Amino acid sequence: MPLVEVTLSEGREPAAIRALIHEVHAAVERSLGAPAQSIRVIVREVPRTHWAAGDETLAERDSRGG
Ligand SMILES: O=C(O)C/C=C/C(=O)C(=O)O
Repeated sequence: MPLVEVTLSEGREPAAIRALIHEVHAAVERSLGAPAQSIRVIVREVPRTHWAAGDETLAERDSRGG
């Protein structure tokens, strides 16, 4: 059972996330030949206040216009 997990920061439109799921599913099906019903795609969204790069959260980066 192939399982692909994608971690994103919060803020994308639901339709964009749904499109991502579709594309990841299709890539796994095509590349591995896995049966469609066996494929799992999990998208996790992390609040931008809970994701830091270089000790600056993405929310802080947003605030300073970075
Ligand atoms: O685009 C996202 O969902 C996550 C972005 C992360 C960064 O920009 C970073 O880690 O620097």
